[in-house]
Amino acid sequence: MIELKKISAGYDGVKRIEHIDLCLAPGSFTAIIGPNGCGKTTLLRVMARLLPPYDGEIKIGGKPAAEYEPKAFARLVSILPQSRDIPDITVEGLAAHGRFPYLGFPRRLGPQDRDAVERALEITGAAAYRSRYLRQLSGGERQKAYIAMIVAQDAETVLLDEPTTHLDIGRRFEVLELAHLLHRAGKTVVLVLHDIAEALEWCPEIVVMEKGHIRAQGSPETVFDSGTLDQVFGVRSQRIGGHYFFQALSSSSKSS
Ligand SMILES: Nc1ncnc2c1ncn2[C@@H]1O[C@H](COP(=O)(O)OP(=O)(O)OP(=O)(O)O)[C@@H](O)[C@H]1O
Repeated sequence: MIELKKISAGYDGVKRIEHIDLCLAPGSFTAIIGPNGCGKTTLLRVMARLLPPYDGEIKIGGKPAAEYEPKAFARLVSILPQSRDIPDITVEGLAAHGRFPYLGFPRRLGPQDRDAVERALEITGAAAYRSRYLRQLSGGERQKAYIAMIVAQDAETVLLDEPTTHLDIGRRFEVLELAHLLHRAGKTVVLVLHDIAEALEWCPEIVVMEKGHIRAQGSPETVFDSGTLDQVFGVRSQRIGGHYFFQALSSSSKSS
């Protein structure tokens, strides 16, 4: 269980998220959506302990997140950041990095770690190009290599920041399937997504952010029926069958 109470955080003393109360139940699967710049990444970074909050508290398993030593924390929470370096490393080497929280010094993989890396490479499909360097891969292939690292890390909670952005529709579905696979394996999964329809159709829990605050949260149906999405994104929405459609408001309908 991850609990955030009255969290505010930001950069250079400027609050970019405020009054955030959020509870992620073990095994839940949540999409965080909201317009550009509303604070989704900031919230994820706070949860991953990459950004210390100005106020409020975060508890994991009932204990303040700050009290976990780094390796123990990395076994509890993993994050796939939105922007990443491209280290001079092979796919297999990257996946092995996922095991570092389990290793002592010197970092030498044991049989259990090697099994975890193999499984991660197979599950993600990255095994097909395991010996290639990250710089030699397409964006989609590289994304799967990073997800292989996250799978190998085997943390209880997995935070994925815009894992589908820049991918074609087939690759997007593959990444979402992988997120579901982690969920079925009992992980708590949180994704930041830009495609609202994708979020509503794939994720049973939705958190809508606007201007640093949580505006709505609940099931896709509850959030959709509340009309919040139209207001927050400035769109007109429709649900047909189990599918959601969004249309830009024309300037005339905006002013009416
Ligand atoms: N490193 C930083 N230093 C200063 N300000 C930042 C930094 N990172 C983000 N911000 C600001 O914080 C606010 C929230 O940014 P954040 O990246 O959390 O939004 P987001 O909802 O994830 O946006 P997007 O959908 O565009 O990725 C924005 O106004 C942004 O300009």
